Amino acid sequence: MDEALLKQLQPLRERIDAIDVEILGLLNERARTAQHVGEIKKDVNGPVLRPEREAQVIRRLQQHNPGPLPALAVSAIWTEVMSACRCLEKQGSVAYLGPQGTFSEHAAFSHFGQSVQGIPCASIDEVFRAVEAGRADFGMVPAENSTEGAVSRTLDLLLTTSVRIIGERAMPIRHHLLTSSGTLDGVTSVRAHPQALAQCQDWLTQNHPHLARESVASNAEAARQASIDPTIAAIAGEPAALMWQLQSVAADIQDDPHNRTRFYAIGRLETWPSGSDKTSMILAVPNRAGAVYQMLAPLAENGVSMTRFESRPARTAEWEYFFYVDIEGHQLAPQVASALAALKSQAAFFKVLGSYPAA
Ligand SMILES: O=C(O)C(=O)C[C@]1(C(=O)O)C=C[C@@H](O)C=C1
Repeated sequence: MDEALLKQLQPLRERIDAIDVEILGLLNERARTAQHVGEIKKDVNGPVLRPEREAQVIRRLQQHNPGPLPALAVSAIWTEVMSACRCLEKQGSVAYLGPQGTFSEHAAFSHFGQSVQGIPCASIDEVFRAVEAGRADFGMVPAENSTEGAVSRTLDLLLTTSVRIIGERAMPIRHHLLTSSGTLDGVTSVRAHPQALAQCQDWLTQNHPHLARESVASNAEAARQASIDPTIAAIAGEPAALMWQLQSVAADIQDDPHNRTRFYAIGRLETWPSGSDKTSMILAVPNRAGAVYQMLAPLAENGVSMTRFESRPARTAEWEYFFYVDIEGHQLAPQVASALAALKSQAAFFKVLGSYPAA
């Protein structure tokens, strides 16, 4: 940089340095206050993470934000601030579908912040097991993709395990075609998780119909393989490309440019109302005409909006389908509580998976 420019920037940079010292002082004061909160919680054996409180802190700041910082930046900054404060109270851990470099890992740290300890798992089953057994405090699991629909393994495990949904996070999913050289010279196959192959199938058919498509356990695993074998290309996102030092042959190859995956944060705690919440549940009804319509009537009667309705074959002799229903509102809110009581009295099977702050 030339002298004249540096001279012009110098007073501004000095101002930034002074502001940073002020912010640091305030952040440490905040951290000491959170430690104090932590001591009180310890006395009553209360959980350190309070998802509803963290959602309220971020929403309140977004409302007060005069700019120019965008709302998303406010949310990202305070997620990290609270992650660091929370970990002074107690370092929590989050299990996710690994290896390192997966979208699940990215979602986990975006949600809980970088101060949490990550526990990569080999499967979604293992994430649920780790949370249920207390080997991890929290988990992050994919719930649905805007192109591919529900992640059925997650739905099944929500039914059969005791874990609670404590939060949700939607992440844009951008897939890139990656190799170690940045070209397709000598490449004979493209590997990825089956969902990623499905999300890029039109692009692959149009652009590289001769590449053999091969499924592997995760995109990050495909990236790892591509990093050691020049005949393999991987479909994966930015984190995996960085992790395995791969070059992009083509960027953003997902067929749907708005491709998004919604993740559930799971844990063993109940969340209190935050002011803007969702409740997830599973229902089953006997197989007779009008049963599903009747099952849902209490929602309309209590003015409760449904945001998701998904069915899954039951694979038990008793009923044919389980219905996964998400609604607006917290289970402790009077209208929701009244709708849930009516649903429970009518349904052949009823399980609330949790209430949690809406993303
Ligand atoms: O308010 C609390 O309960 C705190 O522990 C403080 C704090 C924060 O840093 O603001 C930290 C962790 C909780 O998840 C919620 C908020």
